[in-house]
Amino acid sequence: LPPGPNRMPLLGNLLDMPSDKPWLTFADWGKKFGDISSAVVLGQHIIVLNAVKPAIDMLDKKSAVYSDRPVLPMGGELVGWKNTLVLLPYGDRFREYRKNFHRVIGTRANLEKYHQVEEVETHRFLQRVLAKPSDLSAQVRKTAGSIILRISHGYEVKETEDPFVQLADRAVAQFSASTATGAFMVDVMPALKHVPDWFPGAGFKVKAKEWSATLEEMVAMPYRFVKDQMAAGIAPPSFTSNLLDAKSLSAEEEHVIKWSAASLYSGGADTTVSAIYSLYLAMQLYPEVQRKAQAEIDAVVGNDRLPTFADRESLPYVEALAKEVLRWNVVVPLAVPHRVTEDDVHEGYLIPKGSLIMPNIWYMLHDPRTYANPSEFDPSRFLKTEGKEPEVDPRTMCFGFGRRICPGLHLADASVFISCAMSLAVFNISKAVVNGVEVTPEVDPSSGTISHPKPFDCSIRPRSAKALALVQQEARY
Ligand code: HEM
Repeated sequence: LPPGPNRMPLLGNLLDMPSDKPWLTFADWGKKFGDISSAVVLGQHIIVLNAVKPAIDMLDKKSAVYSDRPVLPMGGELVGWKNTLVLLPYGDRFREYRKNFHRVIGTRANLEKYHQVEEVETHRFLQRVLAKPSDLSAQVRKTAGSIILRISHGYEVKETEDPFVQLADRAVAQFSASTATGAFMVDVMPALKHVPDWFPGAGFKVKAKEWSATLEEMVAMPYRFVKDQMAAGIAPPSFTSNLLDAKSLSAEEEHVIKWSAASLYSGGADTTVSAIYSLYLAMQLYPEVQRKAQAEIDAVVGNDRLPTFADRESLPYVEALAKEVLRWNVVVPLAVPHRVTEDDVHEGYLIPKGSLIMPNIWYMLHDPRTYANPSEFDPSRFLKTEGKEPEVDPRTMCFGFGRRICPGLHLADASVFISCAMSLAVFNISKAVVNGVEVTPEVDPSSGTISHPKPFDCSIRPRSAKALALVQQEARY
């Protein structure tokens, strides 16, 4: 087995398993034991990868045996996330879901259809932020939800509290909590699944029932919406309506459409949120970076219109800034574990069947062997200058590896770019001032499968009267 911390009889490394920001402990293992390390917890082998090379060599090049997902007793089985793509076992259903994703958002080219959705919804985001800058986090969420719901179900969110967005927010927060590494004992001892609800310590079962009901509703509600709209003949084109349109469906086909649409919607509802929120954190901490990006936007786009995707090629610094957003704040720090379906021998190490592979994406994106001063937010690392090659594009690792690579990566990339460009075109983002004193926010990302910056306050003001007028222009399709 790959090296790792010393094991105790029976328990193995149970007591070594971290629950708070596990990627930091795993990074220490990398320093002590090398890029491939391992642990055993009550018989479950865990293989931690702290470099891109073994991640590609195993998860990509040997993807036929490295593409299953773990059976997660809490999040997957009890709550029910095993029906969504992220925890779906490798097999025929998995391939059907992925085919659906690929058809709609699988390439940069077919994503162009949705550029207008991104631009209009991000413009509306600017309007909401302008109206209530103190609600930044909620506005970021609402925007991610609006974009994804329009694509997945053809649904346009309501300006005030939207039931679909609220439901998705609740469900994805519960996803992150229920699948967090080390959070539930039942994940380590699956037999606990069978203890009765009243049993002391079985509070997790009550929680699982409540979370399962949220998930079911999150799947059923927007699906019902599309069916009703189609029956009334007023459904706009969407992922779901296009697939439902095709023919009469078997129960299996209906399951695949319903749950792959929900996978799209739940995969997109929380992830880009973390990235775009972190843009506002970075901009107040690195005002020089902000000024450089604004100078580039002013020179290329001018002050009479908002940037669009058509400007992307001409905005290399903003493009680099969007990459740095994805590197600096790691949205999915440990990816989602891949499960090995056959014994493998890799670089002389035995990787037993059933092992869980955890690529430490956080460390890969903060590895000083790859990135100079990794904790600094510095977009210029991605620009070629005389005598200096650009550092590695974080998009080659932040979306995971092999057949399980994030199927929303082009959408995520587009959302992050347009949010950077439009926000910096019109806003100055700076530290909040309380009683005349500037407050420096803490950089302290949350634990969980999807990690978010610690909530912060900031000041967001229009850069000029012209910028204000641009934000206030009507944003419509
Ligand atoms: C900044 C934004 C995002 C990041 C950093 C990100 C990252 C990731 C990572 C690391 C994985 C696990 C890959 C692996 O297991 O090797 C993943 C899986 C996934 N992502 Fe994303 N993602 C983002 C946005 C999105 C969006 C916008 C969507 C939906 C439109 C999405 C849908 C999914 C789904 C469904 C999976 C599970 C795929 C599978 O198991 O086959 N993600 N993502």
